[in-house]
Amino acid sequence: MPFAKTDFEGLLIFEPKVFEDNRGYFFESYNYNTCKADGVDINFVQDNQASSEYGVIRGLHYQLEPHAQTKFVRVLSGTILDVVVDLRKASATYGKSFSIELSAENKKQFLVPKGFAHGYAVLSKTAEVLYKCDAYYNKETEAGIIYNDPHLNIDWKIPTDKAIISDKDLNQPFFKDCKNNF
Ligand SMILES: Cc1cn([C@H]2C[C@H](O)[C@@H](COP(=O)(O)OP(=O)(O)O[C@H]3O[C@@H](C)C(=O)[C@@H](O)[C@H]3O)O2)c(=O)[nH]c1=O
Repeated sequence: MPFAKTDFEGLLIFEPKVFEDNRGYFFESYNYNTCKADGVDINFVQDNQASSEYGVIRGLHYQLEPHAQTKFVRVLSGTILDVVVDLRKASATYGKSFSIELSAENKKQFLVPKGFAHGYAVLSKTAEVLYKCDAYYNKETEAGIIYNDPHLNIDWKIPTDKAIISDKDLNQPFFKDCKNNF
């Protein structure tokens, strides 16, 4: 499977081979064996799907060890800005963020390893997002970082007055105070 590397260790971008004909298109959105052949040997156990309208920002979220999750993110309809922050203290990119536009049109998928906080902003009228996880949801180890943390200084591409954010996410801690056992 064609995984492209980023400057962040283990953070990969996947672009599927798309077959188009007069009916439409077909592609393998996930294939364990071909992922494994490309060095991505992950046992996904949970799929999550969410629909959101323009301006929604979800995140930044992660689960602490021993319930940390690898996420494999894609967009079924619309366009999002997907954002991650490296929380791995020994990493060369610790404390840095990485953003990528994922859309139903570009069909890109984003492999986010354990040790990253994850979030996204919806840039289209609506967007449906689906992501595979390799560990189950565990409420007790849920953690987060405030989306507008001044140290991270993430450009979510949404004007402040249009941002729609849950109460939970408006009360997340700053990066400097976040829970981190990575
Ligand atoms: C994440 C999750 C939530 N829930 C429940 C809890 C809550 O009542 C409801 C909505 O949860 P949230 O508000 O946390 O949903 P949301 O803000 O969409 O949370 C998600 O954000 C993105 C950015 C991620 O990376 C995910 O890991 C996840 O944290 O769904 C589950 O039952 N299972 C799950 O796996």
